[in-house]
Amino acid sequence: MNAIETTELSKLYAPGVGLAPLNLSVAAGEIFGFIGPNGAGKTTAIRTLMGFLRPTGGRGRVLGHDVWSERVAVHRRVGYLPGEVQLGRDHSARELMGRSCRLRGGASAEYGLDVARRLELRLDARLGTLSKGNRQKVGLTLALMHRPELLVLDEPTDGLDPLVQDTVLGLLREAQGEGRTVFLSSHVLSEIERVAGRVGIIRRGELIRVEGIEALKASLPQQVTLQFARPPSIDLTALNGMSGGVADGLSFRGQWRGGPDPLIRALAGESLTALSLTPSTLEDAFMDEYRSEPAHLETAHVA
Ligand SMILES: Nc1ncnc2c1ncn2[C@@H]1O[C@H](COP(=O)(O)OP(=O)(O)OP(=O)(O)O)[C@@H](O)[C@H]1O
Repeated sequence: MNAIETTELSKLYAPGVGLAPLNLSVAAGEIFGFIGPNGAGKTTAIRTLMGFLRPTGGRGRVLGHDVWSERVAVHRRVGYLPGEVQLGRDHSARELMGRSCRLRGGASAEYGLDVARRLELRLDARLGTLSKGNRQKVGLTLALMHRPELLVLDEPTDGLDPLVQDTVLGLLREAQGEGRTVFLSSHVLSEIERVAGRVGIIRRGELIRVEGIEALKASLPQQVTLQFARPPSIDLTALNGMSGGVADGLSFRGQWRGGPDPLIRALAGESLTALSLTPSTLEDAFMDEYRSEPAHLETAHVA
């Protein structure tokens, strides 16, 4: 059984605004990254999956439960981190953790305390006195502490410093190592790249691409930079495999698709002094998708 399965699941606030019919499967045990620019619909999708928003169409199942009619079961079984962590100002993290354990019939706080220690969370501080990043740590600890079989995390590293971000990614890898599933949204593409096996790109409410990270990267051109001692005798922009080429005096920059061999052969007779080929990152892929505006999306309505 997939951890998440949706069929034409939609949530429209108004015609063309919100989440377009979404067809998505997230397998048990995978880390799935959900990325998209501001306002793309990530939070709407996550809140619909969690049963906090009533779908306007389609169906969704999370751990086998209907996202709307069985949302209580979804809430009980999923470790959820909302985009904006809202917690009572007068309580401490320790109190919230205790309450969460009592609600689970006396569940152990041991792992939660371990998570809190690794995140360097101040357990006894009043939440109202904590910074945004520290409140985020409380939200993460609460989401992770019962080792739920599915974690649904909306921007989990938002507001955290790089060292704590690393710790969080480590915790997510650990969860996966234990066979658990992680669905996370992020703007921070480099972090998705570090933990996720697959990524879904959402834009204007539509899931426009779902791909394995490695396949996504392999489908990208490499950035090529060339330096010459004398002006090249061939038109580099016309090479089969080159795109977006820009010459600047004796330098040239462009994007190269394919292996290095044909490029090196094409340059054999030139006075090449330097060549670099840099693999594209997920950031490049994302920017590529973001820039390319296929006609069907231009006219599409998320209805
Ligand atoms: N309660 C609401 N009522 C009406 N429109 C909304 C509501 N919430 C979100 N929207 C709109 O739905 C679209 C998707 O918003 P959403 O918050 O899901 O995007 P997001 O990808 O999570 O963005 P961000 O990365 O900025 O948090 C946006 O156009 C937003 O303005």
